[in-house]
Amino acid sequence: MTDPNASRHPRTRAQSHAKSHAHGHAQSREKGHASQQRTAADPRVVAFDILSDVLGEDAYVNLLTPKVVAASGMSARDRAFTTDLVYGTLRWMRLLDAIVCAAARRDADAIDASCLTVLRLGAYQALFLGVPDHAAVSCTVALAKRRVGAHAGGFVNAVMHRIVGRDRKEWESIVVSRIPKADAVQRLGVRYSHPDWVVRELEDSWKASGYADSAAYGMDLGAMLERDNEPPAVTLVARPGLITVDDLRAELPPDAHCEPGMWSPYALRVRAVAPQAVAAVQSHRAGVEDEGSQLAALVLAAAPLEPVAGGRSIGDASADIAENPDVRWLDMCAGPGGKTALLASLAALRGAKVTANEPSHHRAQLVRENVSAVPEGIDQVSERDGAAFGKAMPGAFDRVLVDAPCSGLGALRRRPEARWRKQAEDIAALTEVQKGLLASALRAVRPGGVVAYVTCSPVLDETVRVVDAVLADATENADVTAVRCDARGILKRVVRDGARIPVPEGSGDVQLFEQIHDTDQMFIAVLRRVR
Ligand SMILES: C[S@@+](CC[C@H](N)C(=O)[O-])C[C@H]1O[C@@H](n2cnc3c(N)ncnc32)[C@H](O)[C@@H]1O
Repeated sequence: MTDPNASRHPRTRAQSHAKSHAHGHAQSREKGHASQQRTAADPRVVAFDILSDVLGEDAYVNLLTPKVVAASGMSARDRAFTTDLVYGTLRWMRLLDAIVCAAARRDADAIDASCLTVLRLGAYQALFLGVPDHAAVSCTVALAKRRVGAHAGGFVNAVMHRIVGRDRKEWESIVVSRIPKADAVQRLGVRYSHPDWVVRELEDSWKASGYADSAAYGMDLGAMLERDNEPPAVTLVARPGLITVDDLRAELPPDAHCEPGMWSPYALRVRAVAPQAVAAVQSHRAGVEDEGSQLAALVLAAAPLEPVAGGRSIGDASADIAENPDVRWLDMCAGPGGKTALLASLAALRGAKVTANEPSHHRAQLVRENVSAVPEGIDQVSERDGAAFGKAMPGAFDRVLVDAPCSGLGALRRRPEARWRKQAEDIAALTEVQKGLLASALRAVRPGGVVAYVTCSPVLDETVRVVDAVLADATENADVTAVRCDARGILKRVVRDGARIPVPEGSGDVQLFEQIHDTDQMFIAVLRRVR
């Protein structure tokens, strides 16, 4: 049997899936509009259609799912069930594929792509959601007949009967035991449903981060991978100066579950709340923002500046500002604007203004919406290539945030499909962009000013190695010199009163981990331009 788990597998499957899915749609369209209306209300059919678009047409699950589910006319319970089916199946896809292949006694490539997705959904229901065996089998067979064709019923029925004959733990042992013991990475990758290269990247990042040296944090890569498969808490941010955490809490429905954030003084973690229905979120006085993202903005805003040695010497744009100004902030990669809105509300309280930049017009529009409640904290929203700022506006800013485009592998809880979509070879192109943006930021900031380089990825090539490379370049560069600041020390000072955020001994960059901080795996480095 070929490995159904090879890391390139999902993309290959996705491509073939697209064809098969298009065929499925054509078939259902032939049945006419009335039947579409009826099928749209079945959670399994809706989940199948969403998965087909995500896997076959590169749709974003977090954008597509709420839209399709809201338009389906389903009950709240069915909407929640559908969302769980979609996210859970995507998260656990590698393990599900291994189980389906073992039960089907054939390779994934030998199973029709639509049939495979039907079986993934069936296996997820039976083994992860506890749907009773008979319901899991009969609903999966019905789905196969509707979306694949009557001919698929017999095969799906046989495979599903084999799947429900064992529980999840038994299947896990069976499929993992078929992988040689020496291949620990593949074993973890299958058990916790991650591509092998992602397992390796996460392990390397963990080892390099410094936590592994502390007795308090044993190396448990399995625990880290498992966290990627758990739905994250919804975290709100009460934007300072616009609303307090207490007032935000008062705007939530009376039966809402909520608790203060673990780290950010502006965070409120909520459950059983539809954030878009909250008045403060609608008016952008509050927003949905992971605590790791909030901390990145807070670290930039709190990083100490130093006076310009000998007065300003570069860039006309800032020549008239006092010796240690703190009034012009740049958010170089701003879309959709979560961090911008927090920075702008802090800036407004301190008499500063943020220039927000986002080259994608659609995302720049989202930034404009997000900052609409705090116009006094915003200078402008521009749509340029961030790499151009260094030359166009040298030394113009006191603080710069580079929240760089990245692989997003630090937010797998939120974007389960990213692990199947990104490939190891995509990283090199990203790091070139990241280095260009950071180098540009170091030119755009004034001497004595600070740059926060942030990624929602723990991959070393996108994090410390980008900073190392750019610092080495800047040191060689005659007119720009920068040093690394103690981002860990700044982080400890910005967390809410009484919170002791775990960071490794010593000074340096911050790498947050889901299993330690319960945030996205955010990387934060702070650099100060010396001259
Ligand atoms: C990680 S996201 C930023 C998230 C945002 N800071 C927030 O908190 O909502 C990275 C952004 O960088 C933008 N981007 C991509 N290439 C860029 C470039 N050359 N210059 C500036 N921004 C870029 C992407 O469009 C994307 O919106």
